[in-house]
Amino acid sequence: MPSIRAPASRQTATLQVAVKCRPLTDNERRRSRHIIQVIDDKNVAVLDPDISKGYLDLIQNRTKEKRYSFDHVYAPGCSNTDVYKNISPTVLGVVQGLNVTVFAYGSTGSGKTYTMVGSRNDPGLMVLSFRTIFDQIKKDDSSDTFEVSCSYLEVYNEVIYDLLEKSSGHLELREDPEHGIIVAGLRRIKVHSADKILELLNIGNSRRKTESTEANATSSRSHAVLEITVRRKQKGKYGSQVLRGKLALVDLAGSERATETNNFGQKLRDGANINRSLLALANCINALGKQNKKGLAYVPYRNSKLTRILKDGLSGNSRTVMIATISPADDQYHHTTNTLKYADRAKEIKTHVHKNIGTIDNHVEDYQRMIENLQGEVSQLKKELADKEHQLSVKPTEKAADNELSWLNVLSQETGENVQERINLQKALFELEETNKRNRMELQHLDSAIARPQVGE
Ligand SMILES: Nc1ncnc2c1ncn2[C@@H]1O[C@H](COP(=O)(O)OP(=O)(O)OP(=O)(O)O)[C@@H](O)[C@H]1O
Repeated sequence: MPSIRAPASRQTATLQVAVKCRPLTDNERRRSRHIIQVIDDKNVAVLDPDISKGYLDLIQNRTKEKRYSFDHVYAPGCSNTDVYKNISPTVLGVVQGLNVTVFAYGSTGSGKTYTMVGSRNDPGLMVLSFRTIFDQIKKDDSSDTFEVSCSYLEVYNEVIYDLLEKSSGHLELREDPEHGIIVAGLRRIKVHSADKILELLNIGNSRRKTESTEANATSSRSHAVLEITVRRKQKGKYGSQVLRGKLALVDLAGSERATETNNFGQKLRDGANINRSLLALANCINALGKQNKKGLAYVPYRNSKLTRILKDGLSGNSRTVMIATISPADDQYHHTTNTLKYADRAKEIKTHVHKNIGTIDNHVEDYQRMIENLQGEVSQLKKELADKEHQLSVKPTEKAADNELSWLNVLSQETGENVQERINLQKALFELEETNKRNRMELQHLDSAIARPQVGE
């Protein structure tokens, strides 16, 4: 059975982080001040939104001005093509059997969809990527054959839907030793031209959940993932091998503050769900940043569907680009510095890249690697669970001396959070142990299949 295996040549790659500042919108031009100063193509400053500060504040360093450095910084005049020029070599790795992830991260209305999807005059990174992939395939003068396929999904209120199916049901995530996290039942359509993907992208976008909010007239209420897979069949002296590259292009829904949006009912609930999964993503970015600075730290991928889908892109086998989008308006200061804080941490994240080479072999190595990873996760979760239980049992006695009502409130809230977290951990543990059990059975199966004498031997 063909299997995609990791060859010995693994490379460590650092997450590429770029910041893109959009222009002020017509509305903002009337009421807001521009507080983003792009110093050069790698450095950006966010000016203090409070212009009343005087000379004394400045020399006493009481200004809220902040400076950051990134791999690339794009000023409001830059087009999506300018951004794409710097990521195109990474994206084209997909034709050589590499996995690539590009995701836009930023608050609502900061320009994520504009960057990923774009407009007719300024096509976004999704459109530019698949155009260059097909150009590259056309230019290839080897005898290799290529097969390109595409899928498009959205995560809305923690439920996964297929954007290429007219009335898609709820889809589930599964862990697969060969392909990592997969979405069971997701439609994957074979495509022969960039125009066909554009057509599918437009169909998918018309099905995507968007709403008009106070912050953005067409605000995306779901996270969307467009995945393009390139299978490259190479015929060599010793038979054929298959390279399988995967490009994931992600347009996240925007984080927002309920107080700023005036949302209520379903919109408010959507917002809370969006924030929850983005918080889960931010927590993973934090943990991964810490992991690379200080050694091992548990990365809570299982806290949301979004983070499970992005797991490979954040730490596994993928070259990854994060485009942090920001608005230049002074009333967005809080959002902007928050986005830049996470983008700054993401610079620490490392991934481990290798070509996906399919050989006529068995799955044993894939399963063994997966079991090792899951076992690591199980013992980390057990430790966290024990810590939480310990915290729960000591808190009441520690705080018994304090009789104030406010303490009771704090305690009941903390206990509630703690219990919820324990439930989540227990669920994750149970799920992991089930997956582990299934993998062991599969491994035994494979072992006995290998042990059986082959026909003709
Ligand atoms: N580079 C740009 N040039 C011109 N207009 C832009 C640019 N980037 C964003 N805009 C405009 O800003 C507005 C908000 O952009 P967009 O919808 O892409 O934000 P978003 O981050 O995807 O928001 P949400 O998270 O709410 O979906 C839109 O009107 C869009 O056309």
